[in-house]
Amino acid sequence: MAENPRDNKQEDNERTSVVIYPDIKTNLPHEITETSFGLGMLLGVAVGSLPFINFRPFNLYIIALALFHFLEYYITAKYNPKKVNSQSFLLNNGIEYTAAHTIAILECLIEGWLCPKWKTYQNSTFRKIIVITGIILVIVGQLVRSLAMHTAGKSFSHIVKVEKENDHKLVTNGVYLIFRHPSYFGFFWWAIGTQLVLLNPLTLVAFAFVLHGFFSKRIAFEERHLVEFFGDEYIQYRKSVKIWIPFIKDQGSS
Ligand SMILES: C[S@@+](CC[C@H](N)C(=O)[O-])C[C@H]1O[C@@H](n2cnc3c(N)ncnc32)[C@H](O)[C@@H]1O
Repeated sequence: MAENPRDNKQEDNERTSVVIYPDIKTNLPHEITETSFGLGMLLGVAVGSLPFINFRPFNLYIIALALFHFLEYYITAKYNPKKVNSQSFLLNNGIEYTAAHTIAILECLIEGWLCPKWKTYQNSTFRKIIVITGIILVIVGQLVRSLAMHTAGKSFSHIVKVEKENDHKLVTNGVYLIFRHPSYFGFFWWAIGTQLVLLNPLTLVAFAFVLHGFFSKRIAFEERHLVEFFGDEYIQYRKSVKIWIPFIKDQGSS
């Protein structure tokens, strides 16, 4: 124990810093810097080339993608530092995720080349409405997901917990008052929004099917464990708050 009160304060700060700051072994500074730099570059190129590009929605899609992955890490690091690691960017989000975005980009490029009319929105009110709807969905989806991660804080984890941790509390406030799975709701509509922005009919349908299947299974699995962790408290919460992702079977209303 330090004798000088200033030394005590320093000791306290050091102890707190051990708790607050992310584990450097799983957050290698050079890796985090490289990934952040890459995402920043992508964002910069997409914003900077906006005035020179014919199909601007493509750049908006890249901006949305760069921001999404940056925010995944940033919000985890800020509000859930014990769980943050280099995977928190969610860039290695499974082969299906990488394939989905690669196919979406290919569809956009191929259609732009073979049927450029499909990607011309300036003189089509219908296509303008689709792009604007997409932009709104991307913004709303991102906002709801980021708010969910902020609100859940330490109770949020990118990997579904199958064993309860000591600091895992049931979250029912903020966006969790409106949506039972706000981060999934946000991700679902964000992803649908990106395909509307790209004016991609094929991947729009594919994204809707794949995401619906993915979240149906994930929510059922996650809720089984949440009932184990929080018992009747979660059952009551599940009865009172809806999921709001279309066609997902709601255990709460059955
Ligand atoms: C990727 S987060 C998703 C959270 C939530 N499903 C959502 O969409 O916002 C997954 C973790 O959140 C936890 N979780 C989900 N809903 C929760 C709640 N209402 N309160 C506390 N933890 C929750 C689960 O136990 C799981 O480990």
